[in-house]
Amino acid sequence: MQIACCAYVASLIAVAKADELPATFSSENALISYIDELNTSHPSDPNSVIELTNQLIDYALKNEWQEAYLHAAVLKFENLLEQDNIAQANMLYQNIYQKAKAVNNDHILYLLAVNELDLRFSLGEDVDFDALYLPLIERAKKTDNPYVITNIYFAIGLNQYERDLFADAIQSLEKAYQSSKSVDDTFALSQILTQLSNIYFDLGDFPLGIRYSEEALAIAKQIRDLFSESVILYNLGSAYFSHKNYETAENYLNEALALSKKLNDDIGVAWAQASLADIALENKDWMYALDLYAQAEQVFAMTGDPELEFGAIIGQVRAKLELGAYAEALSKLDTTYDFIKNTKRLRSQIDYTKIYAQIRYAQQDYKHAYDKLEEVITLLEQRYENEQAQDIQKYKIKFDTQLKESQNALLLKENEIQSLQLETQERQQKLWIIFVCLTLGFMFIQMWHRQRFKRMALHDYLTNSPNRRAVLAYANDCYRQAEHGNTPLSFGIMDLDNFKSINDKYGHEVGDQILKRFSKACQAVFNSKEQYGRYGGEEWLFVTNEQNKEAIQALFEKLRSEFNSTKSDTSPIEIEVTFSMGVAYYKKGKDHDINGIIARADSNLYLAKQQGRDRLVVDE
Ligand SMILES: Nc1nc2c(ncn2[C@@H]2O[C@H](COP(=O)(O)OP(=O)(O)OP(=O)(O)O)[C@@H](O)[C@H]2O)c(=O)[nH]1
Repeated sequence: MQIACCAYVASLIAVAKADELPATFSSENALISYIDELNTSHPSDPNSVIELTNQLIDYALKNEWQEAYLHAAVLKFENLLEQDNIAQANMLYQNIYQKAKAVNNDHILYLLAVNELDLRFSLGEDVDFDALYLPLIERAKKTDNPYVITNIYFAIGLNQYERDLFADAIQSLEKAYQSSKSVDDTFALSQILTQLSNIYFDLGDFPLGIRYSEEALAIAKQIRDLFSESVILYNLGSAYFSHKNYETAENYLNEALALSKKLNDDIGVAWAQASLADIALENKDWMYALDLYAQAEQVFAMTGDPELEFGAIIGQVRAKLELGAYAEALSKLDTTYDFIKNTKRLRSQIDYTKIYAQIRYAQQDYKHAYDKLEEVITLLEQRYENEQAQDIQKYKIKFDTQLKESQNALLLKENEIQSLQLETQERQQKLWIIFVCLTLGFMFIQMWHRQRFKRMALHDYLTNSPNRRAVLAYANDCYRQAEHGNTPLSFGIMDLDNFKSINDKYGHEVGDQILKRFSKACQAVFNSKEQYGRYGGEEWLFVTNEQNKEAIQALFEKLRSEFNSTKSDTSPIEIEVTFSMGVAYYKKGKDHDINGIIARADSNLYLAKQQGRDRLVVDE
């Protein structure tokens, strides 16, 4: 049993309403419009369309309307093809082609070209498919008419399918599917889905094949395309038969048979009968099988399809063998002798040789049976090799398709990943920038804090001058240098005079301002070699390399004058304040730390206070 394929569903154009033919047509154009209308109207079965086109052809010829004749003849040709009536279709094709070529009728030649592939293939001719369909592809690319695009890709897809170019066929049919979907051409959709399902059945993808078939069946029912419905029902029956689900197969095939009978579609009836006979053989219902095969054989003989005819005969031979009618079986088998001699189909040769051997064996003619079985083995080996090659091809196609799909999916994923990576990179960059900014900011803050703490640790918070710790550290450094070298070193202590009374009189804030003023003056007077700092409340220590009394006196005077001239930043009142200073020299060998020197300076300060303040007392 085989799926009803291309021969059954040759054309998408050949659809028509089996309406009554109008009595008259006002002009040739009116007739052409009527024929074109048939192409796009609801489909009917090829038989009805052929009947109608015969009348249209007569009408056109009577009126000598050449163009209208060509349109009607093409419609008839397409339906003959669809009916699998190849011999008649071919004759009509030649006739139309010559006439269209003579008048250079491009449209008619195009309609023929779309169907030419199918015709030539059905005739078993060696066809240069590329040469035939490349111009069609060019035409499809140039036009934006979805109906033309559908027709072309459908025709190409079918022919690729016939040549077992499954992957290419799927691609072409999917193009046809897209363009028919764009204009909701339901009739075309049903046909395309039917062919796609056939391909998937052939590729061994039973579930997908069933899905497409069921979709196609639903559409055919919806648009009341009884002919397509019968074909799809037949296909479903065949698919379930191949899957050894005989019960479901029989149901579908009986439905197909009933519909084909209703449509007077003899070929459809014969196909369904032959397939039901196959099931009857499986069910060991030999008589029923015999009857069905015999009916089918008659039709196949008429339509001139020797393969189908042979199939129906072999079926009968098998049934006769099972019934024990060996002589009848053998003479029936003999009727296929010429066909077997000419056919290149290994499958038919094997069927013939095998059943021949079986009959001889049943007749106990073991010699003949043995010889024939040896032939069968050789044929089977050949077929096995061919099928293996075909299987490899099929698996390769499946693999290639899956590979392409996974490559596409991979590409998509890669793109996704790349954009995600880009996003992540951007995000990371942003995070880095934020991180770096935060780190730098943090470091800056840390540094600032450290500086601040350092400052706070070594500076007096009120006057912003070096504090006691800072000036003592400096004093110690200078002392060590002086101890190891010959650098002179002196320490001086300065103290604001009567500061308590100022605080008492003007308040602490004013006192603070005076302290700041004094610090500013020190800052202005002491140079880089000298260091001063707030040693206590209103006491200041300074370190200098000077041990010259006049120089120290000059320093004191300078500071006094600076202090007097320095104005307070904020205090509204300027108060006359003096200070006293006591200075002691470092005496090498005698002083072992800074404490003695500071103590002596403090003593000198005390002396200065004693002597009336606002003065300097230096070591002698
Ligand atoms: N406004 C202000 N006063 C301070 C600060 N530190 C210490 N003093 C004050 O300085 C005064 C020091 O007074 P005393 O030690 O009695 O000496 P004096 O009044 O300066 O008298 P002589 O040193 O003898 O001239 C005290 O009243 C302290 O309160 C300060 O940071 N701000």
